[in-house]
Amino acid sequence: MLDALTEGALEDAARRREDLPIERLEALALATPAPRAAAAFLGTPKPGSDGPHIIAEVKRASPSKGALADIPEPASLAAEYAAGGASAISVLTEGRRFLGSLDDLRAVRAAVDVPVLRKDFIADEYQLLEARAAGADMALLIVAALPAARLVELHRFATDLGLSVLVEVHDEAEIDVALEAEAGILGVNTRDLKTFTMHPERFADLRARIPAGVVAVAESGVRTADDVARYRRDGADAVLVGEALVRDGDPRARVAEFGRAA
Ligand SMILES: O=P(O)(O)OC[C@@H](O)[C@@H](O)c1c[nH]c2ccccc12
Repeated sequence: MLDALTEGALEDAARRREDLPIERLEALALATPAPRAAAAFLGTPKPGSDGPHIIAEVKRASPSKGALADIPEPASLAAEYAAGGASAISVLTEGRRFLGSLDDLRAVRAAVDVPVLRKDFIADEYQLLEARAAGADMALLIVAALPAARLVELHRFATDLGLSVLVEVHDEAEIDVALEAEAGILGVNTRDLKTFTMHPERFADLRARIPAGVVAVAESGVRTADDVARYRRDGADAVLVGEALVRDGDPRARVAEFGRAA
């Protein structure tokens, strides 16, 4: 599934590249304002709160759950998240299974002032330039989706562009690869990519392996404030939440509640 998603994302990027050659995209990327320093921000405790930073996700659908929410206006959802105190907004831009787009990212960027993450299956420099040109401050790189040497290259390329990188891992071996790439933000995805089953206890197991000074993000499977509090007690600096927020009638209140959970 991960390979298919990555292949599809690369195909879609190659198609966009026919209309916008990399030289022109690069010029656009370098003309956008400098990205926000997301790692330093997420690594600093929130003033006046023991809760974790919340990274709130704009997610219409997923391969494991199918349709989650229509989200006709990603900008207004993101504005609700920000009003609830979200520290960053994650925007799924993958089009085939998550039904997102770069337009969603641009709309969200225009609507909020907090750091914005491009969540996609990134395996090419072109996609990182797209992220930057669309105003993203952060980009996702998934260790399991890339050869280790490629991860190092893409991490460096993104960093040189001024992007912060959320490096996603699932086990100890992947943490070692991420640290080799000098990851400053590590996301532990507690959803098993092969079976889609949830293993929230994996966050605590892997947290011990993440050195001080590297931001630790717990990803996936949050339904309630108790779930957030558990990740927080297990040492999460930030918690990334998608489904529970897009399905909630009051996402602003839910983000605020999650941001206090400790
Ligand atoms: O909807 P959830 O269970 O709160 O999960 C959010 C997020 O962790 C999940 O969307 C995610 C984690 N890693 C990814 C990589 C690609 C696409 C999506 C993801």
